[in-house]
Amino acid sequence: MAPDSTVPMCELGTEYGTDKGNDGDLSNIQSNTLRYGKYKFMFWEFETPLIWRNIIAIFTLHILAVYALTTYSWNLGTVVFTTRRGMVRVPQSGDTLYIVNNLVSLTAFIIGGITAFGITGGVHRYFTHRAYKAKLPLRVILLICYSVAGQNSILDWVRDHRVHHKFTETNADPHNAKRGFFFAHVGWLMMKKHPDVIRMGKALDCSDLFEDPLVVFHQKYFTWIKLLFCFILPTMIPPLLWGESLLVTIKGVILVRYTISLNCTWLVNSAAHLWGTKPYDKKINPVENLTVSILSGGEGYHNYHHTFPWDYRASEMGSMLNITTLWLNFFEKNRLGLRPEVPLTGTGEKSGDDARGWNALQVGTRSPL
Ligand SMILES: CCCCCCCCCCCCCCCCCC(=O)SCCNC(=O)CCNC(=O)[C@H](O)C(C)(C)COP(=O)(O)OP(=O)(O)OC[C@H]1O[C@@H](n2cnc3c(N)ncnc32)[C@H](O)[C@@H]1OP(=O)(O)O
Repeated sequence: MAPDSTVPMCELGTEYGTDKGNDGDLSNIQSNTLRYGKYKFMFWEFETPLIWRNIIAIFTLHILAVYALTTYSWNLGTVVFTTRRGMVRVPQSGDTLYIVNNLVSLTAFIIGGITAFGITGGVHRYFTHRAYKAKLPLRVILLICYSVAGQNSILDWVRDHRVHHKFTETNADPHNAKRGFFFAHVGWLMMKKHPDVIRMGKALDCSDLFEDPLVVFHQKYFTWIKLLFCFILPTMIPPLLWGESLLVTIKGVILVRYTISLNCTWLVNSAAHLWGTKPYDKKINPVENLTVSILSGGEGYHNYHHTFPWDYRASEMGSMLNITTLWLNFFEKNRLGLRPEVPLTGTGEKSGDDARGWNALQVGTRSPL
């Protein structure tokens, strides 16, 4: 379908994914009486074919992850060091240190961290919102880290997320949280999208993506890149490095790590749109949710993020929980190719539900670091 010329475009070089949105032609996108396809799901007021392949895959993954979790010794002492006699204590000089088993847990944890950075610092803050500038080496790092996450192609992810910001909580929002926790969390991946998502998505200007050779490369070789970085390489590390069994590796590094990282990502769409406070703008659904911030590497300050989507920090405060911002600051300080731009311009209007939002809006343009 041709883009609707009445819809304002998200202009190149400006605020990608800005929440100044919801200013498009909303008159048509609120219709919710669509009927098509053989399989219908009516609970969320619109009918759409279910995608059984995805339903089966997602349920199977979660069942296998529960099996892996319950049959595998998740020794959280992984990062604890012991003396030769097995005593766990703060290391002292002269101690011989051993890592308590198991290195697979540690590997899964590290890969989870890489994943988190790839999603938050890469496909979210960089590719979607263009909240900072990155030179080629950093962009390659971001692409690789994101590929470890095993999610959609960068192009699909970014387009869905831009249309989500522009039309939050309408039929054009792929994971409209007004349809409840389950739909916003994972249900939207189990059925065909509302046609308004596609119509309004095609009207967004995503030319920066088509002009980015890395994004085009990722789109072209998406399946192979996903298989290699999310599944094959992580499965090879423990057996090759210390002779770990394949079964233990697959349980820890693939099933549990992948399932947890997907759910931590999905929580930003679900919990961080439903439960929390609204210091910056009480008129929008996204909220500040500390638990989600911890689990997602700093993406739970969602009322702030939807108010200031172009801020590379995705939050005003809480930088100790905002691991991604710490990493981005690290890259900046070490001149590894990052040049954040934080035009944090407030409107001066108090629209949040406590004083904190007022402070942020008063600040005006501020230094990024
Ligand atoms: C530990 C770390 C934590 C980090 C947290 C970080 C948080 C960051 C911030 C929060 C954001 C969270 C985002 C979450 C994203 C999760 C993604 C996954 O989980 S991935 C997990 C693995 N993935 C999965 O499980 C599901 C993979 N996806 C699917 O299977 C399907 O997309 C579907 C079944 C969901 C919908 O199917 P259907 O409705 O048929 O739609 P189709 O797609 O088939 O496209 C059909 C046509 O429409 C077109 N189009 C589509 N969208 C748009 C748009 N927005 N605009 C414009 N156009 C659009 C499309 O181009 C195509 O056109 P054409 O080529 O024909 O011309």
